[in-house]
Amino acid sequence: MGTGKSTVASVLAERLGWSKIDLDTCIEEAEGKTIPEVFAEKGEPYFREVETAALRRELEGRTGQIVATGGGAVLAEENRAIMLDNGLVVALTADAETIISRVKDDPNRPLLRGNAEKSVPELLERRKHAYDFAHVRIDTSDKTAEQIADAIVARLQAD
Ligand SMILES: Nc1ncnc2c1ncn2[C@@H]1O[C@H](COP(=O)(O)OP(=O)(O)OP(=O)(O)O)[C@@H](O)[C@H]1O
Ligand SMILES: O=C(O)C1=C[C@@H](O)[C@@H](O)[C@H](O)C1
Ligand SMILES: [Mg+2]
Repeated sequence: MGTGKSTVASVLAERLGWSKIDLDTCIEEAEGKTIPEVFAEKGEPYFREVETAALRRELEGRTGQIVATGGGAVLAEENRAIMLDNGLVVALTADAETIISRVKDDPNRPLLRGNAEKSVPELLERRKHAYDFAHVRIDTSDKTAEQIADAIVARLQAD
């Protein structure tokens, strides 16, 4: 969460002339609610169900697009399989301090419960191996979105 997936996806899509899909935005449109409203009114298990449905809908059978997932989309084995089967999976990481500085004033991340200083280190500990399955891993802590997009373009061109 807060490692720059949505930001980098926009830069990358523009650079490649590909379309960009943000899974959180897809869920908000499909549900007619914001992400915090979905969590508050329907609960996290429901959110995870619609997240898997959105991932399947937006990835399968498509090419030439960048998909930014939510930070927790990797937690389900089913989701990891959908991602690996449908493209190059890039995990953007960052250290706790960097993530806290990026998300602490953002009210749209319900899992932070309004306390990023406490919640971010806890989430990182719980998820410390959750991103190991990705094809590529990029630490974004000291990089601009443009530098990260450059690294991903280079990797795509090498494939
Ligand atoms: N490389 C970067 N350097 C500095 N700030 C950044 C960078 N990437 C993103 N940000 C900022 O950090 C915040 C979080 O970025 P973003 O929303 O792209 O993260 P995300 O990975 O999509 O988060 P989520 O998992 O919640 O969807 C935004 O305010 C964004 O402007
Ligand atoms: O890290 C997470 O589990 C989340 C990240 C966001 O992108 C949203 O998908 C939601 O707030 C959950
Ligand atoms: Mg995002």
